[in-house]
Amino acid sequence: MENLSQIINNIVLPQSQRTIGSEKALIAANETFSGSLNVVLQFGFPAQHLAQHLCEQISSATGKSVELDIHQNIVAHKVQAGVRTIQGVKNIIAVASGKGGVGKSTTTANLATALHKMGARVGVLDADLYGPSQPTMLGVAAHQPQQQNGHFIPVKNADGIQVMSIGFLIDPDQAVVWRGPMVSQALQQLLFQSEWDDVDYLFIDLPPGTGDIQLTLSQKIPVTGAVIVTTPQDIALIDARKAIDMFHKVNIDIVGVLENMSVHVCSNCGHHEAIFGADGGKALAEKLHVPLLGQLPLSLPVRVAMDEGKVGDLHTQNQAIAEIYQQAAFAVALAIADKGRDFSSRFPKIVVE
Ligand SMILES: Nc1ncnc2c1ncn2[C@@H]1O[C@H](COP(=O)(O)OP(=O)(O)OP(=O)(O)O)[C@@H](O)[C@H]1O
Repeated sequence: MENLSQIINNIVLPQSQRTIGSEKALIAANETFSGSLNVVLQFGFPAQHLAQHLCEQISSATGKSVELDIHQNIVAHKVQAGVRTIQGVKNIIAVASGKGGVGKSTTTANLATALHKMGARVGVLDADLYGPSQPTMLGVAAHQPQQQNGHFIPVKNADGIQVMSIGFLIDPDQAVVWRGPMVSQALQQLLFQSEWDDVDYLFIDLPPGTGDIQLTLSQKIPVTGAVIVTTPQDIALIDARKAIDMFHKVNIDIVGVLENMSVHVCSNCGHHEAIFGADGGKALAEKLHVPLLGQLPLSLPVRVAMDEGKVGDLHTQNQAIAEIYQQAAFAVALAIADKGRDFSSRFPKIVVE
């Protein structure tokens, strides 16, 4: 058995330097009467998408046919000092961009969908006051959250992603008259007074920019990590850098940069054209020593799926796009799994009067 464990522990997870052993993932490996192997693994991140690969690897390393069960135990990880985590939510991931229109909301909806498909319980909070688009992108625009005992019940989309949006509370046409403190309060209400149902990862789609609203939110909301979205264009990169600086200022880790609209691929001839410049997000990530999560092309199916609220279908029907988002989402989950655990919710809140 020890030998068998060693063989399984040495198997490397795709897209990482990690092994089953380094993740202490092996729970059981038993030979059945028929001579096949029954293997149980448990990871601290969602890993259902690795099932086929791991099954094949274990089978070829042991020479046996394999039945594989993958479990996950996703826990709450550290947030900024002095901010408590939220009931029903283990890890909050802020998605931010310096500049507007670079694809922050698109990235949020797709990372959420990818993590859900990998087996995680996922929520999305749309905090983009001036253009709340998550209800549309996630296909719940015609819904309203129910209220129960003064709490909101997040709307579930077709995949089961829990969605709350500032757009459910206010008319975006009125948003221009909203000031920072009002937005901050509305957002905290959405976050703290919603009945999140055992969410492993809650994505917050922040408004673009690095003004007072973003800063206040980064100080009041328990954020495990931030994803920065940018196009490769210089003007977007300058603003993305400001967003990274802002998160550093409030001690929130950047889990990575996603470069969106990296390249345009002509649907007629397949020619690649770097409309917004080449590799700008990649260079920014290298310069600031933050991981590059991926480079997503400017893609017609992405735009159509977002407009039609069919992000789940995009992932089942467009393998190439789904893979880029899956790899980015997996990198986010791994970065979060590497952070220390959060125990703040185990201690009573001490109020000095
Ligand atoms: N990779 C892509 N390929 C094609 N269209 C895209 C891509 N990324 C985003 N889009 C489209 O570009 C538009 C802007 O994207 P999105 O709303 O995600 O940006 P944003 O950064 O959240 O904007 P803002 O926060 O300023 O409202 C949307 O119509 C979206 O569908």
